[in-house]
Amino acid sequence: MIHTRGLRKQFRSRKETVEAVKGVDIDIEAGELVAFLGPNGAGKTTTLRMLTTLLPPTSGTAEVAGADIVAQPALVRSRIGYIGQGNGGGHSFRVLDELRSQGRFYGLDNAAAAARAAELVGSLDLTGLERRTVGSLSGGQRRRLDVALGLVNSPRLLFLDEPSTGMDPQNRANLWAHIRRLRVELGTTIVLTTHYLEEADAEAERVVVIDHGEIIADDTAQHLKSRLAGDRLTVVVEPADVERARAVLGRRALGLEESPDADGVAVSARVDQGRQLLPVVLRELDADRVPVRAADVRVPTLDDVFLSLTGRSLREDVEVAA
Ligand SMILES: Nc1ncnc2c1ncn2[C@@H]1O[C@H](COP(=O)(O)OP(=O)(O)OP(=O)(O)O)[C@@H](O)[C@H]1O
Repeated sequence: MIHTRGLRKQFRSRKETVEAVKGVDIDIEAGELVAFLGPNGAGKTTTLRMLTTLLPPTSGTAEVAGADIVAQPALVRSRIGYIGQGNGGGHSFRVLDELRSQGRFYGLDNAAAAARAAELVGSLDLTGLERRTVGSLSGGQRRRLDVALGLVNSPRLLFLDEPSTGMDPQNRANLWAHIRRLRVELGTTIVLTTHYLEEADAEAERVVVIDHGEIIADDTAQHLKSRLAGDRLTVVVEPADVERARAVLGRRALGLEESPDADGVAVSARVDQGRQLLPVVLRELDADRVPVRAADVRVPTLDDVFLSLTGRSLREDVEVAA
């Protein structure tokens, strides 16, 4: 559905040259749900804008929905939906008119445009809002209208640029329910960008981590977490038992660390399958007569993945909304 090779974008001004995207190679198959994750300025939006033909690449190639983004931009556009950051219709237009005129824009006749608009009003929970002006909608309603507008041409491939930024948790959950339904019912391929680590983790089956214009990881969230971060298993013991705890943990773990803890000394290590390993470690410590005061397993997040890849936290760069 998407195949890019060496896709690159450079912005030149008199003062400076910004290498926004430095050669992206990616293949996305039909039906995938892929999240581009990265800090501010990583190049996510620029990549999406090239794939949707809104920006010409400086070099490289991309085939999107079976058409070339440079040679056949109109064909690409007719086959995709794009929901940008905070776009949507004009403020003074009514919701239903906005949807109908989008349908006309894509070449539907009046009757077909009206039917499609009515269908989208139903499927995106916009019922009752048809006659309201766009400017009077709440943030969540507005974003659902944005999604509806992006779906008017029944695209096989949908791009969403930060679809849930600024939404409250309830509206976010609601939007995701719609996105999931699109996939299940229509098999739509979905490519989105997000700042929200938890969202990429829970919803995307494939996470593409972008930093400084380059893809630095591309896998399922689960694989990324186990391969690049690993679980952290911690046992808290008395100071006199630290060496024995280290010996037990050290048999199957990497990166042993110690830190003071209210109940003694916390000895922790990076492990595979921490939940399964914890009872084994506890039994071994018990057999060694080491009293364990507390124990836990912390499952890694995508932020730990980013940290292990770059030495920086994604959260430092990101304003995390509620
Ligand atoms: N029109 C432009 N002119 C000059 N520089 C630009 C332009 N658009 C983007 N950039 C720069 O390119 C880099 C990548 O920006 P981009 O918007 O693609 O990042 P992003 O990952 O989408 O960030 P965000 O999460 O903040 O939206 C940034 O350094 C940005 O300042």
